[in-house]
Amino acid sequence: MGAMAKRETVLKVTDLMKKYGDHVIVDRFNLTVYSGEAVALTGRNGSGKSTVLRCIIGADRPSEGRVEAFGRKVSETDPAFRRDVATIVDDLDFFPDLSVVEHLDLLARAHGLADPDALVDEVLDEVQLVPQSAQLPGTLSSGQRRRLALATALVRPRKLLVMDEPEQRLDVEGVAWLGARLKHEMSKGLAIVMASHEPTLVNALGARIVRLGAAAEASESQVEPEYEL
Ligand SMILES: Nc1ncnc2c1ncn2[C@@H]1O[C@H](COP(=O)(O)OP(=O)(O)OP(=O)(O)O)[C@@H](O)[C@H]1O
Repeated sequence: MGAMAKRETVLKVTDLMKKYGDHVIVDRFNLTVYSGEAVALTGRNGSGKSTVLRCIIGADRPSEGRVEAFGRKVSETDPAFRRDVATIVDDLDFFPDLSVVEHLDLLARAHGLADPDALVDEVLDEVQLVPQSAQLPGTLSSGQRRRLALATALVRPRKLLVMDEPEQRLDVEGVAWLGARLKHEMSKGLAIVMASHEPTLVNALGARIVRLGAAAEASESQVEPEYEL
């Protein structure tokens, strides 16, 4: 048996309720996520997956309830939160005038990594964007833009990774790579919360499935987390 990272509570969502106007989108949603595990939010279009993810990363505020990461209320302006939590929720927000490699460089430096150049090269190679490293985001294919979005989460520290449909537009090899890459990081303690419509990555990670939109969320808190390393 390899050394197992100590389990800690990474994320705790308590009675999250979100409404827009009078329309209740998410009703009393509870979720606890431990280090080393992956949770996949599933459910139909419009069931509230992205809404929950936005509340988790502090980009949206719950109407009621609490979201805590590492024992603190989430806040996207909290430097500690931003150091620990990497997000891939939208891959359209690139600087139009910064190349692929410049995006990664900027992020690695902003997060104060010791040897940004080596890490950026390594990640570029992993996401197979070496030939595109000097291109601007607007000239990339949609799958390549997705790979750049994934790369932005890999050139920085992270204890919790929050992703909205990460397998979107990735080719078969890309999904397989992502699954193996993340599974390896989970064995070292990374926690993952993602929205997904697609079973390949969910299965590759052995993710715990939490279904939104049905009465499922009310009983979720009673479900024992499963660990599989
Ligand atoms: N700012 C907003 N104002 C009003 N309604 C909103 C707002 N944001 C989201 N909604 C509504 O909330 C519901 C949940 O949206 P959300 O994007 O969370 O769903 P989802 O489960 O991620 O869907 P999909 O599978 O299509 O990605 C939808 O009906 C959406 O129209």
